[in-house]
Amino acid sequence: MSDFVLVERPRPHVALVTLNRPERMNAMAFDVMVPFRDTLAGLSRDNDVRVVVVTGAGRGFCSGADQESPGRIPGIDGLTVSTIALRSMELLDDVVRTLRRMHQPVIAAVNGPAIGGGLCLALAADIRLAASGDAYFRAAGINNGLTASELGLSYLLPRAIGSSRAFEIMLSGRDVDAAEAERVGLVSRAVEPDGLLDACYELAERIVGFSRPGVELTKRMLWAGLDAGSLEAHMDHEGLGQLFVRLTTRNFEEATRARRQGRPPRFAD
Ligand SMILES: C/C=C/C(=O)SCCNC(=O)CCNC(=O)[C@H](O)C(C)(C)COP(=O)(O)OP(=O)(O)OC[C@H]1O[C@@H](n2cnc3c(N)ncnc32)[C@H](O)[C@@H]1OP(=O)(O)O
Repeated sequence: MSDFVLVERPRPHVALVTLNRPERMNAMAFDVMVPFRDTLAGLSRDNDVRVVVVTGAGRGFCSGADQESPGRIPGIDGLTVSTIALRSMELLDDVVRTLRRMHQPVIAAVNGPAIGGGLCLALAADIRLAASGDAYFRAAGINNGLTASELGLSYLLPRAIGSSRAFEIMLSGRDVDAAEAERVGLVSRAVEPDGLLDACYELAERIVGFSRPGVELTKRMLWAGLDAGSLEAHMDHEGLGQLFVRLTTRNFEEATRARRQGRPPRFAD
């Protein structure tokens, strides 16, 4: 479908989906995210697939919004800048939604940095395993002069690790390494990088051995239990806040420039 998204079947009934833009640390360019979302939706409908593992090619899991070549989303010709921004946010929200709605359990094999939207992707998976020493997490919207509350993060992170830690991590923009991620429950296990995929497959094979409706309904009920409010409504609120800061400041441009120049960003607003 796209060279940016690879699909393999490493074990019976197990699909491995790899974000494949290693030179950009698998940033969320639209021409990566559209096939990623469509691939996931297709696998969800594939009755032969009982577990999906998601990972990143190369050194990164996913480096969040693409700051170099974000690409274009389909069907935006003739729209205003504000509407294009809205559609962009909706597309990325849709990726999170698609992950959440998959029939099958999704295991994130976090092989390297999961930054900004990349952290959101990991959190939208049902289970997370991380490569010790290589994986780390950052709620990077805040580092970019935006909000860290995007793509469900302010909904998903407190539910995963509790509100005290979520507030601290989202407001500090600091890195959380794999060891800490395991300790605070952001991932269920940190494993040696070489054994990461095998650990995911081992877990997947266990799940494949159980009743399909038993597994699907357990997943659904776990999420239903966590959904005290509604993720849909929450993402709408988050998206509006993020768009407001994105469109009314030049902070993201400054953060991109600063990263290219290897200096800390200076936000005017
Ligand atoms: C709605 C969603 C919003 C968000 O997601 S906001 C978050 C936006 N993302 C970020 O702020 C992350 C920015 N990137 C970084 O902080 C670092 O990078 C990493 C932690 C991901 C990795 O650091 P290191 O291991 O030192 O690698 P490297 O040399 O910085 O990056 C390798 C190559 O990957 C490109 N790259 C990294 N992140 C992005 C990105 N987000 N968009 C586009 N390209 C990216 C770089 O430029 C470089 O490329 P070259 O080798 O050509 O210099």
